[in-house]
Amino acid sequence: MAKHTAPVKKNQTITLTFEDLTHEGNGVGKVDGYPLFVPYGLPGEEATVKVVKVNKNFGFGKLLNIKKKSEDRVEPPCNVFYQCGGCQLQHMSYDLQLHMKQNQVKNVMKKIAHLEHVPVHPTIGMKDPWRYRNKVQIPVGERDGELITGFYRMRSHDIIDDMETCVVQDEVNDRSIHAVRRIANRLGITAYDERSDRGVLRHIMVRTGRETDETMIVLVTRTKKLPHQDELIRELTETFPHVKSIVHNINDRKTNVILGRKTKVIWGEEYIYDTIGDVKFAISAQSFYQINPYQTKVLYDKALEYADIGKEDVVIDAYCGIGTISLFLAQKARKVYGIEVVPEAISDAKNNAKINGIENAEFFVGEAEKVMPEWKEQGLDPDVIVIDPPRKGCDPDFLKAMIEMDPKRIVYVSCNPSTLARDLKILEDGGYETKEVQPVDMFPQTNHIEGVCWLKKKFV
Ligand SMILES: C[S@@+](CC[C@H](N)C(=O)[O-])C[C@H]1O[C@@H](n2cnc3c(N)ncnc32)[C@H](O)[C@@H]1O
Repeated sequence: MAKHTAPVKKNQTITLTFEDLTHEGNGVGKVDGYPLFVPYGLPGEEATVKVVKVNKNFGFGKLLNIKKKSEDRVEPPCNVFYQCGGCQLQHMSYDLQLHMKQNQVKNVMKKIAHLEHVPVHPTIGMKDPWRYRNKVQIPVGERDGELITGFYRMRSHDIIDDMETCVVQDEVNDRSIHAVRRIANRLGITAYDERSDRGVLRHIMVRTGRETDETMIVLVTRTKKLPHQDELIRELTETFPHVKSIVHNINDRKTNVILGRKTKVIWGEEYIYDTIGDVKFAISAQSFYQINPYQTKVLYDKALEYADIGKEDVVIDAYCGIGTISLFLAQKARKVYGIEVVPEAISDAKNNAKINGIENAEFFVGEAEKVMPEWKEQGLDPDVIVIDPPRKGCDPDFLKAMIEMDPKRIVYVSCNPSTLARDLKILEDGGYETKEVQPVDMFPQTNHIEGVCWLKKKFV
């Protein structure tokens, strides 16, 4: 049998024309039908590329020089974009980013779910797709005896210290990081060193309530004691009147996990607050809370429209986290049942229901795939089920129980189009019809795709 070999060799320099984009945002060009994936290449561009990896069916290249530029190529505003890796798409016009995300959803709907006839709407983007993140966690290091802060260089634990600002971050978070670094430097607080497992300050985390302007600063140390704690607090609160909470987190393990198990509020409140629409949320250092509250509102409004809830309806919100969607649903429904595996998230959900005076939402801790069949056995009969699973999608036992519960409508919020498409196929076989999908850009400048999908029971 003839042996197939790739038409290119490692380290070869070639001219390539990009035809498409991968779901990660890499350019795709072909040599005699053999695809090469090249970071930062854009469709329509012709470029000089160095082949860096050759597999049997595809290879990878490095962009050396662009001979013909796409109109969608823009200058990345971040000075460390090509080193950082936190964002992948700053070199691409925002229109192309939105188009690419819509296309990715269309592709999986066709290839995985075989539902090419289902409308996938244009991605809903942001008017201003910058500075949307309300939370930053930044590593602290040392260079020439001075503290430095910055994200890690791509695929390393080497801090990029010439990072002036993070352009997708709330400016308040940026300024808070700089202030902590400046003050800690002056007080002689040392940075944690991963290799020797010595030193003090590991990470600085800042969270800001977009609507309330309240800020929480979390200082993560290896040591039980935060050196110069009182001076640090005094200077930080004088510099930033909007700081409502300063928290000390102790992480004494040799680990990549940022937060340790022990958290103490060392100044101010335990919680900061934020609102999405007319629902108020209490956020602690450890709480999960949506990173982009503007687009969360857009996504949940769409979910609510698809759920089309009447005041007599009973609704299940599965994988409910801190109950963000549940509390919106509860304002319209007779009763909402939320299920989530993380106990702390459920305690936040209950607290948030209380803060908002919502009495018709009940929250339970458990694995959705185990609890749903139990609820079915107990005769729970929901009119609508809303689901927002993690990237791996839903467990088959969960999908089976959901189909058996026979709701009129299902709304599927997804952060992974491939698992969404896989699960839709099962729901279609179980008697549901996928009506439409709406991608929403929750993370501009990155390759993350979020979408909400509306399903209806067939023949009702
Ligand atoms: C995409 S998030 C949904 C967040 C939620 N809608 C919110 O805004 O707070 C997915 C959630 O599913 C939870 N989860 C993961 N596996 C689960 C399981 N088997 N059963 C129930 N919840 C699960 C995660 O802890 C996480 O909170």
